Amino acid sequence: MDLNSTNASPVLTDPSPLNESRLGIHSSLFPYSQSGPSFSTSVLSIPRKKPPKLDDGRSNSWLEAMRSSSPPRKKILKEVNIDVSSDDADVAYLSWMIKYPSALNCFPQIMRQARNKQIVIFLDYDGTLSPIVDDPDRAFMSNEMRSAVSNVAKYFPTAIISGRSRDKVYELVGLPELYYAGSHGMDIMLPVENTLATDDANCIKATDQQGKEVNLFQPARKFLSMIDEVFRTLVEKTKDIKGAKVENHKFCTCVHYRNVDQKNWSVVGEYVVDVLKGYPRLRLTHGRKVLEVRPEIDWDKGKAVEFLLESLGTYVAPSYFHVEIDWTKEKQIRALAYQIHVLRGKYNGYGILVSTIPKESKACFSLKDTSQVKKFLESLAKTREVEEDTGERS
Ligand SMILES: O=P(O)(O)OC[C@H]1O[C@H](O[C@H]2O[C@H](CO)[C@@H](O)[C@H](O)[C@H]2O)[C@H](O)[C@@H](O)[C@@H]1O
Repeated sequence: MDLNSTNASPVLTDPSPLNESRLGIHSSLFPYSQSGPSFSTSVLSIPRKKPPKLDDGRSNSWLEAMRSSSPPRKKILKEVNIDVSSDDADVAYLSWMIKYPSALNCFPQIMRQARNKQIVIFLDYDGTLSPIVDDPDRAFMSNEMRSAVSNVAKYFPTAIISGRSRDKVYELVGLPELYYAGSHGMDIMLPVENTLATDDANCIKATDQQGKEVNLFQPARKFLSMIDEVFRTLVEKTKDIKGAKVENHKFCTCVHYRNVDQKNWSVVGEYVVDVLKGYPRLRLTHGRKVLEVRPEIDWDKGKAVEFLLESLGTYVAPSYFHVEIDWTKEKQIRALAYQIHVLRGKYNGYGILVSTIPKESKACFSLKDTSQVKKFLESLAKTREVEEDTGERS
């Protein structure tokens, strides 16, 4: 497989000239060859229009961005000129998987590559451990998923890195044996013995849900009252918009418009943009039918991954898997930074995108949905259990 060829993209063109280094793995890991299965070229070459930035000052740019956030499956397939029959959808997905192979299909190769390394698992919550649902307060993970996560954590350090507040995501996951980073990585809880940066002004002492002493690393501490103020203003502003929901994630806040009538999306966007005019140190990003307001600091989920790897003492020979639903925008930039580390031999990381639809990404592998995430976690735990039983690894 020619990893440098941008023509290999099944749906969207990746402008990166560094595909192999972007993937951070040897091409032999890939199950398909360039001369392998052939797919319709109309599927292969039409790039999807990039959603405009929310905060670029152009009128209505935020509305366009809101519309293109999580477009329905049918719309995406139309954009790449595919008649929307389920067979075609499957072909589109399969061709996309040439570039983003299934982490399940590649599992043996992935494990070979990670041999003799300390595997660390980073998991997103929404859309990764729990399916996307209309009501964010009802995004529960199944007991089967909980036990898969708990089981994998017996063998590998496992962290949840979510856009939600740390407390909320802990409440939803409920596994004390994991590490948690909330507010898009801006709120990290660590055991005292693992914290490297104790003299950092952003690091404070606290107790966890079990009353154990821990350290909190909170690089956006000084934004706490500003975020709270913005949260309250947004609640007030949007209170008459049916379906709008504002969440306070402590170091960031967000406005959901999934349940707002589409004709009112512009009003939601206008209100948020308007409120933010008074806060030049905050920025606006968008996720799945959600506008997210966060501090303009050089910190994100990617930085949190690096921070955790180093703090947990896995710095020397880690191999990490970061399973995430949204490898987009700034997360892509950070993902690219991971690959630079990989080239330097520092980390051996695999970004895994969870998506049911073809999507441009900086991830290395894909999983289709939460049930495949569960299978992947079960396979990881099973492999290590067998290795321990057979004495291959003590
Ligand atoms: O970084 P993440 O952990 O993926 O957080 C992103 C947002 O996730 C949640 O919203 C998303 O899931 C909801 C429940 O399925 C869904 O209703 C919503 O439309 C999605 O955007 C969470 O509620 C947000 O606060 C996070 O920003």
